[in-house]
Amino acid sequence: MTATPAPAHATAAPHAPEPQRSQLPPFRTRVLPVVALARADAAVRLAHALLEGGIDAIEITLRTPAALAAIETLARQVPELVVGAGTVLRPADLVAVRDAGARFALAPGCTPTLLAAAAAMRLPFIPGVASASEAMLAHEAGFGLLKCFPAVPLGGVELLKAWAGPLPELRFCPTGGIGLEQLGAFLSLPNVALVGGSWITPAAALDLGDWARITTLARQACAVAAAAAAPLGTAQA
Ligand SMILES: O=C(O)C(=O)C[C@H](O)[C@H](O)COP(=O)(O)O
Repeated sequence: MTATPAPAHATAAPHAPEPQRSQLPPFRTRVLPVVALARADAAVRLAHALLEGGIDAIEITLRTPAALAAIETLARQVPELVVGAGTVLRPADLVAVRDAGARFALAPGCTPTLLAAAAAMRLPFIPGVASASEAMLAHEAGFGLLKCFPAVPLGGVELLKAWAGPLPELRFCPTGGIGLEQLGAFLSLPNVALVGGSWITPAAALDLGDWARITTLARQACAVAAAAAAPLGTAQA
């Protein structure tokens, strides 16, 4: 059989019994920039810099007071960028980010309370997991796309390869400690749907408003992602 490259689309595999609760809105990129924005008024410039570099999704972390305003601004003013909310720790955060216009949410971990609240909401949710047991709990709660965090300190590519055997129906978004150098190796894994990280939006570039640098970093990441299409019939829809 001739292997054709899988489309560069982040949604998890159609052949797996994919729980709907993690089903992301459609976007092209398999690289998710993770951003802590100090100022909401930088959000639109940042969004255009990423789009120009080929990235059409973002994770705005709830680590700064500006985060909700930035999500709201992007949802309203740059609908072509799919805006997700990260560092969602409590059920109230889920409600706040949904009301601000986030199209999906992610967490660095998962608690039974957060899983139950997310399961009861329509907002697609990617819980964070750091062990097979946590992945099994999240799957039991209906989530099939999980954030492996912090991916590199936990074992990186080797960890995800090890999980692929016993947990074949799960897909992951490894995040934490990943840079351009490791991106291709992660994206080539059949159980990796997309990769998150802050390396595309360095704090120094954000502070300086160096949008050209961010566009360059986004382009580099997209080039690596395009070259690292997973084997046919594996990770992507
Ligand atoms: O805030 C969250 O919700 C997180 O899960 C943590 C972030 O995703 C990582 O801090 C990004 O990791 P780096 O690419 O190593 O900077």
